[in-house]
Formats: sequence, C-alpha cells, structure tokens
Amino acid sequence: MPTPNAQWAGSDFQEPPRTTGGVALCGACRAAGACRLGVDKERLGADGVAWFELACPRSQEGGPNVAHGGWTASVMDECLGHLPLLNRVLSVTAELTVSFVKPVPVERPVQVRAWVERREGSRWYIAGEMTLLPGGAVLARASGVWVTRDPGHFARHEAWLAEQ
Ligand SMILES: CCCCCCCCCCCC(=O)SCCNC(=O)CCNC(=O)[C@H](O)C(C)(C)COP(=O)(O)OP(=O)(O)OC[C@H]1O[C@@H](n2cnc3c(N)ncnc32)[C@H](O)[C@@H]1OP(=O)(O)O
Repeated sequence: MPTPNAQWAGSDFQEPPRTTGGVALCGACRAAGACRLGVDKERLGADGVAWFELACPRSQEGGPNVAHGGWTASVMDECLGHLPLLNRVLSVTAELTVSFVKPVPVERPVQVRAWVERREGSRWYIAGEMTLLPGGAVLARASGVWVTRDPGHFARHEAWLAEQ
C-alpha cells in the first residue's frame, strides 16, 4: 500500500494552498512549494477568464530548445482544470483535446488563458490557448470536459482500488 501524501491536510479542495503568485498547488507540488510545470502566476479576471503566466522549465525540454509535448498537454490540463477551482468547485478532467500549433520554446514567458464555453449538468466545457509573450502568437489550443465532484471522490476511488 503506498504511503499517503502528507501534503493533503484534510479537505482543502475548495481552498488549496497557493503560491505567492496565486497558483493552486497539486499534491506533489505542495512538497516542492512551487508548480513543477513552471506556472508562476494565476488569476481570475472579472470577465471569468483565468490567466496564467509560466515558462517551460529546461527539465521539460523535448526537441532542441522546445518543450516536450507532454509538458504542453499537462499545462493545458492544469490551467484549464484550475478554472472550476478558481470558482471554488472541485472537478476532474474527463476529456482533453490539445492542438500543438507551434513548438513551445523553453525558458521563454508564455501565457495561458482559460474560459468556460458552457456548462451542462455536472459538466464544464472549458477551452483555452497558450500564447508566446510579448507578441501573442498562438502556440497551443485546448478544449475539454471537466466533471464536478464532491469531496468523497478520492475516498470512493480508494475503496474501489482496494477491491481490484
Ligand atoms: C484539490 C486541489 C488540487 C489543486 C490543484 C490541482 C488541479 C488539477 C487540475 C487538473 C485536473 C486533473 O488532471 S484531474 C485528474 C485526471 N482525471 C481523472 O482522474 C478523472 C478519472 N475519471 C473519473 O474519475 C470518472 O471517469 C469521471 C468522474 C470523469 C466520471 O465518472 P462517472 O462514474 O462516469 O460519473 P457519473 O456521475 O456517471 O457522470 C458524471 C457526469 O460526467 C459525464 N461524463 C462522464 N465521463 C465523461 C467523459 N469522458 N466525457 C464527457 N462527460 C463525461 C456524465 O455524462 C455525467 O454527466 P451529467 O449527467 O452529470 O451531466
């Protein structure tokens, strides 16, 4: 049985720990005290659009001087998935589609914006794009479905796992 992550202090799904830049930290990044994907800043605009500032760490290099595609997909999952969280709603990714428009240079400032396209029942349809700063060239686009969950989600998963 794996050792539980001590970083999960109770049910903090609505109020996760955040960095000074406002970035909500996932389980593993809580121990590091920073987003290991390189997300530095996060905020929710008055218009409901979430903004993220980040740079691809050198450790995520795929081709020469450009990001591994898995980093780009992870960042889009993370950033789009933070939008419900910024609205104090716990959700998980059910579907994610990523378009890799241009290679993403490592260690260069980029921005991700995420917005809700529509909501149906427990489903949030969220879209977003990654752009190169300062010019704003589009590097990647993503869209997906996030399904809202109650805080018992992970406990139910553990119970299910114990029966496998
Ligand atoms: C915490 C601080 C962290 C701090 C910061 C961390 C932020 C992390 C951000 C990244 C987010 C992630 O990566 S989350 C991790 C990756 N994702 C996961 O682990 C999810 C694994 N999958 C699942 O747990 C499950 O398949 C679910 C929950 C998605 C669906 O389970 P289910 O059993 O089908 O649920 P059910 O109640 O029947 O369905 C609920 C609703 O979802 C719809 N639905 C189900 N599957 C899909 C689907 N593939 N595509 C579209 N819609 C779907 C159903 O039609 C239904 O709609 P309706 O009838 O209600 O309308």
